[in-house]
Amino acid sequence: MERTVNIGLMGLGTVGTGVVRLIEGHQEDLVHQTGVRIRIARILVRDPEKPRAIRVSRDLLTTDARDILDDPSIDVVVEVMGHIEPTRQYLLEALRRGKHVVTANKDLMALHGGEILSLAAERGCDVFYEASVAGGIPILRALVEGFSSDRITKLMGIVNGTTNYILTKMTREGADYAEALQEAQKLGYAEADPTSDVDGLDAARKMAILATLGFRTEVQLDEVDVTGIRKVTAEDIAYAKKLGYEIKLLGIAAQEDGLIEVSVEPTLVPQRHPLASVDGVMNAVYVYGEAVGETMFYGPGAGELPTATAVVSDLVTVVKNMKLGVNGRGMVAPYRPKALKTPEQMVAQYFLRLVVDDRTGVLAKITQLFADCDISLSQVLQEPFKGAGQAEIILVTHHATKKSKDEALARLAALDVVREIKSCYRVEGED
Ligand SMILES: NC(=O)C1=CN([C@@H]2O[C@H](COP(=O)(O)OP(=O)(O)OC[C@H]3O[C@@H](n4cnc5c(N)ncnc54)[C@H](OP(=O)(O)O)[C@@H]3O)[C@@H](O)[C@H]2O)C=CC1
Ligand SMILES: N[C@@H](CC=O)C(=O)O
Ligand code: NA
Repeated sequence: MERTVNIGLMGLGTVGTGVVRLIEGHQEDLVHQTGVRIRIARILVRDPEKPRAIRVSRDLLTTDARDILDDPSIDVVVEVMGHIEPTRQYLLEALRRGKHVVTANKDLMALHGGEILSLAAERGCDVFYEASVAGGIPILRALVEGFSSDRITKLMGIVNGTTNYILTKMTREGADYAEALQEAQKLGYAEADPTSDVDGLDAARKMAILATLGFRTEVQLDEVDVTGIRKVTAEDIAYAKKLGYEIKLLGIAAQEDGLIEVSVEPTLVPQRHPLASVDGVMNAVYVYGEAVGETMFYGPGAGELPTATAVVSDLVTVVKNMKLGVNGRGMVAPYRPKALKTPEQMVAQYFLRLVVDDRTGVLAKITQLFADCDISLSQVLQEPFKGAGQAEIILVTHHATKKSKDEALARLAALDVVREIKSCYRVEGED
């Protein structure tokens, strides 16, 4: 008879439910692949009386993490409960007791990944966290294994399903922001506190993890420059469309000779670019390697079953490692030195939307201001504005440094003919 591996599941919400469904529904496939039967021995929840989307024996449910941590028959802790504390303490305790860990928790891994991974290495335990970035896309595995022979120079992607769902609904259906957010929550895409989705923090956590693994250097969360989607308006989307772009919340990480920049911000991408057609909850990550060139990974970034596939596949790897007796040996700690790029070293294209006085010489003044800041313009559009005697000017720049762009914004704000700077976004993906 095959051996049984017992797991302690922490969390039975959207992802936890998918994990139970996959382990139960795919048990025979899992046994064939691993030679081991995976058994859910205990499930930690907050409220055991809550109605659940699946039937689980009441005896399996507990509100006491000790029932998992103190049980020597439990080999692996699968954490899909979220939050930083007490989750961090639970996982550290699990590792101290020699239990392997699979987690979907990017908040925790982005902030305390170093601590968790070094304890795991010390204890000879596995820690896998594929579900934490881009849900069902096996992107962490690709970075760590698939590109181990290459040097990655840039990672660019849509890594938050909730905001991509909202922006898609606003772009394609003219939907209202709040309504689209509510739908994403109902579908189980959003975080418990959806402000971390809409303010870009969830994507920033994922970009810190991607950049750390991709560039093999430790990238801290506070090194990611973050702007969310709250200020993106229907007008921004309409003007972007008019100029041939879509607005996406893009994570961008780039490195050149140890100089890195990582950001998350609403970004215009040309409609012909593959990222422009990544809609709804789908995620996509572009990986540029010195040797491989350009590759793109695409798939569902959130939701019950897609996310659960990543969790259960990690579990399969842990079980295979247990059989081979090689747990904790495959991890490579980040080792490359790095420095952050300065604003003089960061170069991008920008889209700006201004409300100006509609009178002779205004456009000339504005284009002169950009020339004075050493920024050349790629597109200029003037449209009537609803206020009498005012016009809107929409500009797309050629590549310019962030420093020049900031200087242009400061000078525009001080210019007598400029009434308001409505928006300024980065533009990516032009040839
Ligand atoms: N939803 C998604 O699409 C994705 C989620 N993730 C990550 O997966 C994790 C789980 O997300 P999701 O399933 O959406 O979250 P849910 O809010 O749907 O579920 C959380 C579960 O954890 C339990 N729980 C939470 N806090 C505690 C606690 N202190 N003690 C005991 N039980 C607790 C809850 O219990 P109870 O049911 O009793 O309330 C619930 O079962 C998060 O880290 C999230 O970031 C990653 C990728 C995609
Ligand atoms: N809230 C997240 C869930 C997956 O990580 C998202 O919307 O992408
Ligand atoms: Na993933």
